[in-house]
Order: sequence, then C-alpha cells, then structure tokens
Amino acid sequence: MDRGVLDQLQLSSSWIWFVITIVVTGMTVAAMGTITKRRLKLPPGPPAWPVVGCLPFLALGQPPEVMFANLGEKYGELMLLWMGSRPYVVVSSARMAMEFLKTHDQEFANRPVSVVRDYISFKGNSIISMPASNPLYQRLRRMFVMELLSPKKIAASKGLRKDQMLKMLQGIREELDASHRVDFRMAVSSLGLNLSMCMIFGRHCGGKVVPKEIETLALTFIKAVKVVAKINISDLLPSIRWLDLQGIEVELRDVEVQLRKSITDLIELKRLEMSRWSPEEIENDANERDIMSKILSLEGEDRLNDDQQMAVVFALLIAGSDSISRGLGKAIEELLKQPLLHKRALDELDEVVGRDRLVEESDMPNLPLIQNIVKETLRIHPPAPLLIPHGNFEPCEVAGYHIPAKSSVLINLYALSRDPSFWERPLEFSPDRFIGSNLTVQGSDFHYIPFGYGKRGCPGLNLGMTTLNYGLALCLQCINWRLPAGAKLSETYVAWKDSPDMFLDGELRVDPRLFNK
Ligand code: HEM
Repeated sequence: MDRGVLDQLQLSSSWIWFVITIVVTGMTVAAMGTITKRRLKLPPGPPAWPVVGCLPFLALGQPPEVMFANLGEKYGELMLLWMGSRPYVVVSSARMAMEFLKTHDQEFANRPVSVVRDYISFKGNSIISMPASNPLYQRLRRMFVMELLSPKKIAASKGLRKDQMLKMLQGIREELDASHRVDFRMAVSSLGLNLSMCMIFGRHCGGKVVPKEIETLALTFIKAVKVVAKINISDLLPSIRWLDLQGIEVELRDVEVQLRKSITDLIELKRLEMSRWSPEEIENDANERDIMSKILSLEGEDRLNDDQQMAVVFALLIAGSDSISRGLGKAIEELLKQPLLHKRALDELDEVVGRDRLVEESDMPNLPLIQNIVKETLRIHPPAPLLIPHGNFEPCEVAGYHIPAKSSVLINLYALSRDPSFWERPLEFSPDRFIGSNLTVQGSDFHYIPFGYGKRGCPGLNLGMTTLNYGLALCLQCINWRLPAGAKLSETYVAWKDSPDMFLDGELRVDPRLFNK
C-alpha cells in the first residue's frame, strides 16, 4: 500500500461507498452480529458502521503504519478494525507481536485471501501467498532457504553484486558529468531489481546495454507492482467483487498474461543456454551459476512445473527488489542529514580499507559502524512496516481476546521500533544504540524484527543484509554524497561529487580527493 494509492482511494471514495452501500447493505451487520451475540471478548477498535465498517473513521491520507500507530495510542496494543466486511487485527507492541509470531505462529502462519492472489500467484503457486500448511509451501520454503538463498549461493554471487553496484555508480557518474547533480532515490531505485534479475537469470542487467528480454520483464514487473499496491475494494467487500469497481481485475488479467510471457521467454533462453553446456561445464556445477539454472536442473520429486517456476521468479523479484533499493536509499538519506555521522563512516572505511582499493564483502566484519547504520535504517525505515499480512483459517484466542477466523493480522513495526519504553530517544537516527547491544535482525527481541519472525520470517535475510551492508560501503567509498546548499531533503535529495576522476579508463578507482578531509 503506498500513500498515493490511499490518496487516490480517498478522492474517489464518496461515490464508490454510495454504490457499495446500496448493493450490500446489511451483510456486514450480519457478520459482526454473529460475533457480538456470542459475547466474545474482541480486541478494542474504532466503531464500525454497517457495510463500510470503520473505513469512514480512518485518516486514509497518512501512511497506513502511521495511521495504525496513532489509532493504537487510543485503542491499545491489540486492535480489531472492521474494514468493509473484513476483520483486520493490528498489533502495536512487542508483547503482542510475540503472541502472534511465536506463541501462535502455527495458527497465524497463513496469508489472507486477496484478489491479487488469484492472478499473480500463478495458480496458487506463490510462496508468498500460499498457506504454510500446504506441502508445496514447505518444499519451496526449504528450497529457498537451503538452495536458492543459501550462504553458499550468496557467497558465489558476490562478484555479480559488485558488478551491478559499480554499474549503478557509473550511471550516477555519467549523470554527474552531464549535470553535476543526481537524484539518488532515482538512481538507486532500479538497483534492487537489477540485482534480483542477475541472481535469477545470470544475465547482466544494469548499464547501458540491457538484453531485450530482461528489459521487457523489468517493465512488466514495474507495471505489476503498481497494480498490486492498489487497495482493492473487492478485498474489503468480497461480495461485490463481481463489480470490479476500480477496474483492478482487468489490469491484473493483463499483467498476468504479460508476466507469463516475459518470464517464459527468459526461461526458454536459459533452457537453450543449458542445452549447449559442455560435459566439462556440467561437471563443474554450471547449474549453480544462477537460480534459474538450478531450478531447471531439479529432477524427480524436486522438479517444479511451469507455474511453480514462474511463481518462484516473481516471488524473488517482488520480495527482493524494492527492499534493497529502499533500504539503501534511506541509509544514504539519513547520512545526508547527519554530516558528522557520515564523516565517521568515511573515516572507518579509510582506516579499514584505505584509498587504494575498493571495499570488498570480506571487509564488512571490520566495518561495524556501517553495519550499525544499516541496522538503524531498518529500525527507522523497515521496508515492510506492517510485514506481509498474516492470516488464520480458524477463530483463535490470543492473550485473552477472540480473534475472528480469516482475519488479516498486521504487525506494526513502525510502532514497535518507536516504543519509548524500550528505545531511548526512539525518533533519533542513532546507529550507536547497537554498540554492545545483543539486538539482531534475526529477532532476538520483538521490538526489532525488520525481517519478521517465525515460520513466515524472510528467507532472504542473509542476502538482504549482505547486499545492504556492502552496497552502503561501496556507495560511500565511491561517491562523496552532499546535499547542495538550499536543497530540501523532504522534496528531493540530491547528491554531487567534487572529483571528476572517480572513473579512470572506464574502470572505477578510488580518488583520494573524494574525501573532504
Ligand atoms: C533488506 C532487505 C529485506 C527485508 C527488510 C525483508 C523483509 C521481509 C519481511 C518483513 C517479510 C514478511 C515476513 C512476514 O510476513 O512475517 C519478508 C518476506 C519474504 N522475503 Fe524478504 N526482506 C528483504 C530482502 C529479501 C530478499 C533479498 C529476498 C529474496 C531475493 C526476500 C525474499 C522474501 C520472501 C520469498 C518472502 C516471503 C516468505 C513467506 O511468505 O514465507 N527478501 N521479507
């Protein structure tokens, strides 16, 4: 859900609600009435009107996590909101997050139904939207953790990460040559997608020459993300889905066809490439080169059918791209706001790596400040601030409250990571809070779970952290990020570099003059 979509929803809401009210009056009353009659202790929440539930009372112009955090101050750590005819349970404390993600992990390790799932889960084969009890989910999950995103795979793809990041920096450099200014948010926005594409297909994606098939998939993917991000009224009021009031299903149908075509084209190219492998290449584990080669070489009961292969590709793209771009963009943005912290990070790089070579992933354990900047970025700006909604099939009792069946459970990381009873000066960006602390991104404490926790916790955690840590170190080493006088961070953030010699002979070199000592 992005803010633009919410604004859009608000603008067009009056007539839409009018139609909905006429069509389905009474249905929600019936749903809610059943529960009230049984006098169950429901979590507190805002009042709900027939049909539309509490939607008219929500401040839809705000980002959802902020809106829910504000509501949490009024209604408490566990809230029940009827949005349309659907129950949404919002969790705003570490204690309650532990209840749902640890104590009751089994019951809530599913995903709520949604219209999107009917289209781009490739016939129910997506790991992201599948119930955790599905045997295919367990097989895919094992494959993601043990094979596709394993420490061995991550180590094997380090050259590719470096290559892609240098291409991004080169792009920035070329823009600087032309204008002396670069919008970093724009520059970094395609990095995550390029990295994911490379890891999946083993093809070079960034830079000027992009293979046509890769470009087509990237464009289709961006289109798909835009549709997925829309709030669909049919999800809130399933009984009027047939009206498709916002035309979203028409768009989804179109996007599904295009995704299928572009992913299939790339898979076919990979098949062709594999058919030309020499016996030596096969002997030397050529199928370990990239994720698609690995998937296509699975045999016997491990083999994935066409829908499953496409679903794996799409899941990796959608879960792994934006999180990286957003994380890196926010880290740089925070450093632009704090020049002293920025300088400390540069000093650390200087001391550990020096100026004669580029930083490598193997340097990262010796760069604790840069690692803490990434950790703090994920605290203040978690890429998935409400996780991905969890769901339960059956009604359930949690901490003495009745949670209706088929609820959408949203864990509000925004509230957890700003809890003043746990965090000192929670609104301050202060990476040093992690010095000597035993907080880890793996979820050693439920106040800090940027990757989620438990059965549905992110399988890309190691890849995500490796990429963000290294990406930040390289971006800091190669570019002297500055906010030009008068530029406002809230509008756009712009960076420039003083030295014209960062790239020599098309190759990246670290120029001592980059660092303003
Ligand atoms: C900084 C980077 C990342 C962050 C902060 C992040 C965070 C998350 C979060 C919060 C979830 C939802 C957990 C839940 O529902 O409880 C998730 C799910 C997921 N992530 Fe990540 N992620 C990152 C990078 C990646 C990468 C690089 C990949 C793979 C290329 C990836 C693959 C996935 C998948 C497949 C899921 C769905 C798991 C499931 O439903 O079982 N993530 N991630």
